[in-house]
Amino acid sequence: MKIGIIGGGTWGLALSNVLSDNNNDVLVYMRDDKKKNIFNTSHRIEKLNVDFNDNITASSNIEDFSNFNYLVYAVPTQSIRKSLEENIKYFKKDVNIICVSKGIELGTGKRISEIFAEHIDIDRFSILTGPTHAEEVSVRIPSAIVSSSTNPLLMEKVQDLFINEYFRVYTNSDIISCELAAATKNILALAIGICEGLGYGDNTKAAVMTRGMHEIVRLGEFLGGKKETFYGLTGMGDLIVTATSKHSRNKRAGILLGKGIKREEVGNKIGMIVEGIPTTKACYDLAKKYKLDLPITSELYSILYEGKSVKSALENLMSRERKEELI
Ligand SMILES: NC(=O)C1=CN([C@@H]2O[C@H](COP(=O)(O)OP(=O)(O)OC[C@H]3O[C@@H](n4cnc5c(N)ncnc54)[C@H](OP(=O)(O)O)[C@@H]3O)[C@@H](O)[C@H]2O)C=CC1
Ligand SMILES: O=C(CO)COP(=O)(O)O
Repeated sequence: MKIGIIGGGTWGLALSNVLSDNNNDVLVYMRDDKKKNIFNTSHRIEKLNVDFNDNITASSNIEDFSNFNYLVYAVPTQSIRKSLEENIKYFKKDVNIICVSKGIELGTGKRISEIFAEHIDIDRFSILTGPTHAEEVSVRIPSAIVSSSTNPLLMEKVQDLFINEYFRVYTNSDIISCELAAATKNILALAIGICEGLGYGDNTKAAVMTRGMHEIVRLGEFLGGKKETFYGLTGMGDLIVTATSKHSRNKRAGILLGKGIKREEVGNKIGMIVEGIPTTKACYDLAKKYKLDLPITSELYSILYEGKSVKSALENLMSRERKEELI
């Protein structure tokens, strides 16, 4: 089969290798002509030390994607709406989309599937999410991921397209939790990075991870997701990998924040998308709107957007009213 990937960053390209290993021809949309030319001549990108398969090519012409039945969307969450508005007219009317981005839209508080639902039949939409860093998947390190959709047939088709001996794909029809867990674990990875940057120890990180899990489950259940999904690959699994891996952009950004670097500078220093930053604001806005208690998210919001010091945010969390653990 021929499959298109919209967005030639690290994750889009790592997945192009998986699809190509599974005997598909892959065309990747790179909007930047220079990057496209470098990829087509070298089969490499600057950000990953990987030789990509020969049957992966790149195009900077979106019209080249008009005949695909399956498109993987791998652009940063905050760019999805604009990208869709500009490009949907070029795609087949009955195209199936597999989105692999992780985040909540600023301004609307929408999950990614809710943005796509404004443009396509939601039964043609699916996501792929789990503990999978591009740096490892692209060199075929065994990994597990989850395919989710409101359409069981599409969910299984996506499982079928991606599964192989190093990439194990599960299915889970609880798309609300899969999306929310994927987005909110990045908030916690930032917070855990901050603890590391401040020089705090493993005790602090374990506490933030566990209390943070409690917090994102509360948000997820309120928004209609199932608690159990948060304890699977898309929640606990992805939280573990993002909060502990040297590859994590969010954790690395958190370490910089913990060392006193401001939000505006952190993005430039990482050089890749740090989804947790806008998602923190989007979730903070949701918490305000629905009067939800999300203490870690709120303190992180104050650090990122109100200039609060990381130390005083931590002090606030430690001096909250005493309470029972599981309430
Ligand atoms: N990296 C990883 O390990 C994983 C990432 N993800 C998620 O995947 C998504 C993408 O992340 P990642 O690949 O790491 O990010 P990168 O920062 O590596 O790349 C983002 C890519 O998106 C492109 N892009 C941005 N806006 C548009 C647009 N409007 N149209 C087309 N292309 C666009 C950029 O193009 P340009 O170069 O021209 O700016 C760039 O190539 C994020 O939501 C991330 O959370 C999920 C799992 C793993
Ligand atoms: O979602 C990811 C791994 O599953 C990638 O996380 P980072 O964006 O923090 O690197």
